[in-house]
Amino acid sequence: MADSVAVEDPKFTLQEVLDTFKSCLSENKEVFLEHYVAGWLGLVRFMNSLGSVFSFIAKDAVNKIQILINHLNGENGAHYVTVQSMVKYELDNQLVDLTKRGSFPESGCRTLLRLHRALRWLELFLERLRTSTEESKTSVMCSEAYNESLSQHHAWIIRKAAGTAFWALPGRATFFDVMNVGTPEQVVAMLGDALPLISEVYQVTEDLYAQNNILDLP
Ligand SMILES: CCCCCCCCCCCCC/C=C/[C@@H](O)[C@H](COP(=O)(O)O)NC(=O)CCCCCCCCCCCCCCC
Repeated sequence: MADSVAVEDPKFTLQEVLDTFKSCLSENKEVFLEHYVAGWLGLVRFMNSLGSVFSFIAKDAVNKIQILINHLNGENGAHYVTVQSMVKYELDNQLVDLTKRGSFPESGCRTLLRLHRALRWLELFLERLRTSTEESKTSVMCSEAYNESLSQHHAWIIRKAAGTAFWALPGRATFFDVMNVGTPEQVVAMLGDALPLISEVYQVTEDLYAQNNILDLP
């Protein structure tokens, strides 16, 4: 994987991004970090194509993606092949701040947890989009999904900024166009195929974090 994050790509299609999440899970349900990160990079590209109001969100996501890429490409990269091996390696070697922020602000575990929580938002948002009608408002779907998930982990000021950005989201028709998947019916079908896969990646990660008691890392 390349060392740094490139966020421009004119030939974007959301299908490819969702396919990347498909390749995340191994046969025995381990999550490949390289594909997880690639999926997130695709999402960030998509978000950048929606306009600069989202750049503060994209920036934070890119920072976190970059931290994970650095782990993958670092000297201990072999331990970062799957999320399972990463969690085991970092916990066994006391490389994670468990109760308050300290020596390991860039642990793979806490960094991935932030993206993992955002994946829940994505799941809820895409499910709303899939079942929406022509009159549905993307800003409403987006903020409902956010309020049910990620917002619980954010300070007031971030919630406020996110809420403001949501109002700048393009309408449903434009949103579907930017996805570059085809007709609205094709988008809906694609979402129907992709959502169970995203849900599964989310659930496997959630269970792993719960088993290791690391769902609240600072
Ligand atoms: C397309 C609309 C995009 C809406 C995105 C909804 C999520 C809103 C998140 C607002 C985050 C604001 C930025 C700051 C976050 C950090 O404080 C916070 C905590 O980090 P820390 O513990 O290191 O301090 N960071 C986070 O929670 C991680 C946020 C990552 C957000 C990534 C969002 C990517 C969205 C991809 C959009 C793709 C849409 C595809 C739809 C077809």
